[in-house]
Amino acid sequence: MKQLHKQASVNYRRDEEMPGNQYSPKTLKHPRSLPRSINYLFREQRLLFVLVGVLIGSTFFILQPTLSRLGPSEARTAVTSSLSGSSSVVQSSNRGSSGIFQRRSVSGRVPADLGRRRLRIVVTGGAGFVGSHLVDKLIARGDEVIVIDNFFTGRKDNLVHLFGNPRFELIRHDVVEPILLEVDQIYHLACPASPVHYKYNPVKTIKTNVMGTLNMLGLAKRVGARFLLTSTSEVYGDPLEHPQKETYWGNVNPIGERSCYDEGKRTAETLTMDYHRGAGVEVRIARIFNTYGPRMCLDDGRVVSNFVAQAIRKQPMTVYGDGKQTRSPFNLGNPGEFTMLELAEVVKTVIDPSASIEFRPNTADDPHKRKPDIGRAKELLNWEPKISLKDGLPLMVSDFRNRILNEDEGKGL
Ligand SMILES: O=c1ccn([C@@H]2O[C@H](COP(=O)(O)OP(=O)(O)O[C@H]3OC[C@@H](O)[C@H](O)[C@H]3O)[C@@H](O)[C@H]2O)c(=O)[nH]1
Repeated sequence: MKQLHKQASVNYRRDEEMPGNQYSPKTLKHPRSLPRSINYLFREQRLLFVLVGVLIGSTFFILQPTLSRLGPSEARTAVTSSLSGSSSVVQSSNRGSSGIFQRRSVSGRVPADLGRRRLRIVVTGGAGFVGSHLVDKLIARGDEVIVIDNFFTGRKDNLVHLFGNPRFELIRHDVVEPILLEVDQIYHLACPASPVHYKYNPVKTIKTNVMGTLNMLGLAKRVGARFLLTSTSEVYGDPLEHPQKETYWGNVNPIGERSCYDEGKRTAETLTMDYHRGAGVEVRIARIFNTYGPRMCLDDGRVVSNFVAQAIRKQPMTVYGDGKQTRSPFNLGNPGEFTMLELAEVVKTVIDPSASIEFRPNTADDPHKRKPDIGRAKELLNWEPKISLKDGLPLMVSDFRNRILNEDEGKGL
């Protein structure tokens, strides 16, 4: 650097020495000409102008740190409001036992006409059942959303109502490959979530969970984005603690048929926390329990969608094993626990009282019980489920009825 500087100043002097340059101050070479410069400075109040210039310059440098402090505090307000906005899908944050809650100031564009800064958010798996509902929420609150999806289980139909919206973009991309995007937040949902789908190609499932999560965390680190991982209640495996608190470490078979998903998500959680501790990335982890609702794939294979589709199609509801295993299949994690047989009864009441049940052998490593302890979500996020199974099922049933009808008419969605 010094060398460069020297070179530059040498060149400058050479230019000045060029013949014919009337400003060529050969005088610079001769120290005895210094008094002439001082005389020049004192003539026509030039010294006064120099002092005024110095004063303006110092004022700027004194004020500058104060101005730059304003930025992050505005960003903090934006982050807090966006946090409360997304609390319905966030179960646990990293404000955990360690007490660590590192917040990086969010950089980016601040449109002058908005109270809350518009965020640019990428949602991986945004064409899926949960992802597309999240995208709707983010668009509705005014953010810019980029969805990336490989359409393994996601469907364009879930997002078609957003096509043409200038704040929405859709990219066909598999998270197993890196991608570079300038974003403020990353919601990482990409991964098949139904046991039927994730067991279909277990190697691909674990790659998605490990390499996909690494790629997205790498992006978060690179662009300074906040990162949310949607994990699963399956990290608890076949739990020995009931109900399950976030502090429970689980009981998971590492070499079973479900391991690609269970252990894949556990590894994804580990990577998330390592990027937080090691690289200062601001992270959230949500452990989502068995979920149902409109836009689920008709062939999703999870219990609620199976029972609903079967009852609508007048087929027997397939209960695996003895049907005594429990889940709490609402929203993020509803502590209202019931057996599969009890669920079948509710489906009967809502859809068709004459619907029958067919018992089938249960799948390997199927967890016997599952019920979230949501004390932490209640306390930290003021979140709790609002929709009971009896109220929630009809919302899904009308969506399924329409699509099954279209499918029967050869217009399968
Ligand atoms: O047709 C069916 C389908 C499933 N079942 C039973 O219903 C229970 C629930 O099974 P599901 O296939 O719906 O899914 P699971 O609850 O095992 O896991 C799911 O929930 C947690 C999510 O995070 C995961 O993405 C998802 O894997 C199991 O005991 C299963 O054996 C039936 O009895 N009949």
